[in-house]
Amino acid sequence: MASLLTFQDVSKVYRNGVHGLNHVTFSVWPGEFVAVIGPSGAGKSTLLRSINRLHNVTGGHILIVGEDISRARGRHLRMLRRQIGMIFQNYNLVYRLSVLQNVLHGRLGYMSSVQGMLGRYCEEDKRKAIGILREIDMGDFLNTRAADLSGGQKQRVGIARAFMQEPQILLCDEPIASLDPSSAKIIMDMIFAMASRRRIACVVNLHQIDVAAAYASRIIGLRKGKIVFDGTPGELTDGVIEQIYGTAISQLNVKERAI
Ligand SMILES: Nc1ncnc2c1ncn2[C@@H]1O[C@H](COP(=O)(O)OP(=O)(O)OP(=O)(O)O)[C@@H](O)[C@H]1O
Repeated sequence: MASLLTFQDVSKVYRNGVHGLNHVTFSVWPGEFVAVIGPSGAGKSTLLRSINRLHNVTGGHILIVGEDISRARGRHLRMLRRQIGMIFQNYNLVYRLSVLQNVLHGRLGYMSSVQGMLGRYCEEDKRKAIGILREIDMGDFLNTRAADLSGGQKQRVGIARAFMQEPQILLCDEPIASLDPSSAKIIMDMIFAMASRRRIACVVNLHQIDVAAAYASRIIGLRKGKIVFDGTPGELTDGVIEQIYGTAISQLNVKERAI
């Protein structure tokens, strides 16, 4: 079985000299649900955003289904990006557009720029979008403006858009950080169920250790841009948590300990 995502000795040094990532190596396999945890500034966002080239890395290689996205350009980059869905903390929706139109944006990577600008989606895409919106209980909101939704509903639209893209790997950058605890649980349950059903691998940045342990099949702990732990939730002992966060468990704030 081939890996879906591979980091080979990846480093990212920002212009100010800060090391966002420092010689990071790991692979993600089909069906895995990987949570990335670590203290503020550990490099979680840098790691996730390097994968789809929202950031360019300064060393090493990132492979998507065996192809080097860190060096890809033009059409090749566009083709590799189709394999990578993304869910953002702040949803990244187009608020003046409807729920359905936002979800259809998941197909933009498959269309010519003219088709995309004119919003010319085929009937099959529309049927698919409606199906996914029903799957996440948003079938009654197809024509609602995204601006008029609650935070939890906005994130459901973000999820639907990501799955509409039919990626092989899904990146979630703090997907529940802006939500109240009950919406956060619904969103995590949905991401987990939809990804499992489709066997899409997920890499999810999380601040909450408990949430990471509850959903992930594997946890990567980052500290100062380096991987200091890569194992199962069962292996995440108090000692390991203290090593990742560099502080005693009792000193971690409530946000980091629980949803
Ligand atoms: N554009 C940038 N320019 C310079 N330094 C940056 C930039 N973005 C991030 N950094 C630095 O890189 C390091 C890693 O930041 P990153 O945002 O990836 O951490 P994080 O683990 O996602 O943090 P948080 O949990 O607070 O979101 C930090 O020291 C940060 O200050």
